[in-house]
Amino acid sequence: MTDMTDLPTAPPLPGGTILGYPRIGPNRELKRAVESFWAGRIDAGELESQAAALRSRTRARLAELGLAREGAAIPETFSFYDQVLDAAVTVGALPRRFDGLTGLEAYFAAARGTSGDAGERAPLEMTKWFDTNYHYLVPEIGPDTTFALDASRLVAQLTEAAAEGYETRPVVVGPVTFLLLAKPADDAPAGFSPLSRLGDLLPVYAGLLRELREAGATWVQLDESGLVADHLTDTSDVKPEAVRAAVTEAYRALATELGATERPAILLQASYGSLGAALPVVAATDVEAVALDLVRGALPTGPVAGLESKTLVAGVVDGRNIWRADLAAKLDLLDRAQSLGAAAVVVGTSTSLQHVPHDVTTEHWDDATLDANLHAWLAFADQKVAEVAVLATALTDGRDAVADEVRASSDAVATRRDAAGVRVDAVRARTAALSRHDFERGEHDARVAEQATRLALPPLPTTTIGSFPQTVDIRKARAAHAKGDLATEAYEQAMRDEIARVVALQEELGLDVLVHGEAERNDMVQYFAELLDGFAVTSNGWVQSYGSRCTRPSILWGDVSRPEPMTVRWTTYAQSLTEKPLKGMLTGPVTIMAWSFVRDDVPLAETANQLGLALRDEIADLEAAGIAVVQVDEPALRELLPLRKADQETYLNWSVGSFRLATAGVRADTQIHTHLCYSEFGEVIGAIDHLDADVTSIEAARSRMEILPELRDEGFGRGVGPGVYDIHSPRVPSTEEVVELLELAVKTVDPTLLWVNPDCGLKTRGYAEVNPSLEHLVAAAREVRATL
Ligand SMILES: CN1c2c(nc(N)[nH]c2=O)NC[C@@H]1CNc1ccc(C(=O)N[C@@H](CCC(=O)N[C@@H](CCC(=O)N[C@@H](CCC(=O)O)C(=O)O)C(=O)O)C(=O)O)cc1
Ligand SMILES: N[C@@H](CCS)C(=O)O
Ligand SMILES: [Zn+2]
Repeated sequence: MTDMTDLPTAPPLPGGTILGYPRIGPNRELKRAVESFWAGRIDAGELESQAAALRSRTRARLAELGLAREGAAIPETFSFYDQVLDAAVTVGALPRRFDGLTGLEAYFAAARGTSGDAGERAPLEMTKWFDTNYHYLVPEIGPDTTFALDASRLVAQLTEAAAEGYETRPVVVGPVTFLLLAKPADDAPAGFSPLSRLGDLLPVYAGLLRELREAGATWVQLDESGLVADHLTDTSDVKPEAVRAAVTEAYRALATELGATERPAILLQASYGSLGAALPVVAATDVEAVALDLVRGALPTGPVAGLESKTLVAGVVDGRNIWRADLAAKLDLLDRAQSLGAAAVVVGTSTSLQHVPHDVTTEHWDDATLDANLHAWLAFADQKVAEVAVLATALTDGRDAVADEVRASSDAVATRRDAAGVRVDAVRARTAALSRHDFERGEHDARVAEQATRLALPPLPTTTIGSFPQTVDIRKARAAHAKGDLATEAYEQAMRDEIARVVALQEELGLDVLVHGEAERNDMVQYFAELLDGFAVTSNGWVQSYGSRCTRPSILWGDVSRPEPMTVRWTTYAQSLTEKPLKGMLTGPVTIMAWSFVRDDVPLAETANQLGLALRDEIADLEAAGIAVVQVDEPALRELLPLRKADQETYLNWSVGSFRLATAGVRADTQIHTHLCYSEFGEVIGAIDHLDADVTSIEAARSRMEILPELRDEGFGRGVGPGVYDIHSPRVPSTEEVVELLELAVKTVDPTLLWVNPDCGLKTRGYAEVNPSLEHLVAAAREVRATL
């Protein structure tokens, strides 16, 4: 064992660093490797070697872009699936049901569950990471959870980097945030808070820091972003004072009691917002550096006691968006950051760069007029690393040393401001002319009566959420069409054939309100972005959404309008094949914004209204074409809810307003549905009610209808379809299971309001699971219907 007193003390962090980097690979190499491993096409050794090669290319790329090879400027943020799962494995806190599994087998079992011969094990729950479209796996912590250190992966990566000549910085979710993000294990007593286990967890983190130090780490980054979110730090189970006390306790154990020679220097990261009242507490600890988000978070005013002995990593380069930085403005912000009184200021990103694609230079936009401009306006991860390096040079060598780069960035900002399409007078005139009346539908009871007459549905009507499986054939046809190998007419015929199959299947299954199945959509946001003015889409701008799943967030750069109808021909074709009502299917304004990179030069509320108007026109066209039911999906309504309570009312006003603007133009006998998933919605029931939709479908199966008592207690008097089929799992629910959930539902809410549907769309599932599951869903609805 190394005598740790012989190790050199931590060097200062170099002038620029990033808090994390995309790990999926510039061409989604990790996605392909992991999915090949799951499919049995490659073994664990091959997966490990492909992952190591990707890490190696990442380090080389970061050095090439200007991060120092020494001084721990380069973070190690590789993950096979998720950083919170990585932390759970590192501290040995996987739930008991994964006992007996080891290594990658245990890791992927926790991420995806197991079934059949491998044994029935539910995966960890997945939920949104702060207010982003990234999903993490939720640790389950109870009074009896045991913790045991496994630092092997972090140590191996450090050693791997050292062998290549890099001194890198391991990154781990910090102990307080790990417990704040966890949920109480199923067998925990009521009122149990995972944070109460901090005292047992800290020795494991202390052991981790010792091992990392022994393995040569000079710095470690502990992600304590949990401290910026009120929904984690001010809940019925946890109070803000308790969280602040936990920070003091944790960093007394890790920073004060572990001497500087026993551990790496600690960089405490707080991304996604302001630390607020936790800032003085963090500053009073003995960590060596603090990373603040100065994009979403405000710059604290005046000196902060305790920072005088610390390095401040000033997060001035936006890790959440893709706009090229205005370097002059960033330099001004860095100047102001000096006033906080830190011992040193280092340039950083506001968050990990995991939320942005790899490299804008690999993009080739079709639209020649936009192409050159857009390239110049954008910075993906690699361009952001270069921005950090330029700003760091300015800090050390003065602004003159980077005058050319600053001028180029100012020019880009100016061309973006003045470019055609960024401000369209006709669009602005329409939003400026909106009045209260445009956001109001007619009286609710009258609507219910007219819709009942027009639709003539049975009690407990059955429906699905919209998408049917995106089969390999569908994706292949779309890829061939994009490459020019399949003519547009042939591609569209293939999609019509798929729609006809899906409609026939639903008739056979006996569903009451049908859908067209969304075969023609590559993604529920990108599809609309491709058809609306004001957006650009990328060909390779992939961002990890969860595990191996990725999306290509669209780029909303200008004023939004709808040149022509977007869904009408597909929907009316589907409706022409059936006598049953067929739901038109649209993505709502908030979700389109949440899952795109939005412009930062107009208020979000203006963009939301522009989208609301485009969708309003689409709904008018669907209605005129005879469509009687239209669903406007808003799964991201909760996701964009600001992390601080003080900011929530303003958000809810414009977000709910944009949905109402989209939907309020319809006739009383046109039924508006909405759909929500991927979050817990208890906090926003009032807002869901204000959407004024006629029917709301909502994820509920995995939580066994947890939302229904809350809806009842809030007096929710609208149609509601609590999900009865958990589509995130390959499991086929039995008729009895669905009956059980429905019986629970009819006991909790007025049965005349109830609809029967899955939790969400079926696009990620296969027909082998979907067919029997929907059969059981329809059978269960009929059975319970007979008892009413
Ligand atoms: C509902 N969800 C969504 C979120 N955000 C979105 N923007 N969209 C969503 O649907 N956030 C919350 C959740 C997150 N859930 C998911 C679920 C599933 C995926 C997913 O499956 N992603 C796919 C990519 C989907 C896509 O864009 N498909 C395109 C392109 C397909 C492709 O990769 N083509 C290949 C070639 C095709 C072939 O030969 O097989 C290629 O380009 O190399 C399409 O269908 O046209 C994924 O693969 O990760 C994401 C989020
Ligand atoms: N209509 C969409 C909603 C997903 S949240 C679907 O069914 O996939
Ligand atoms: Zn959904």
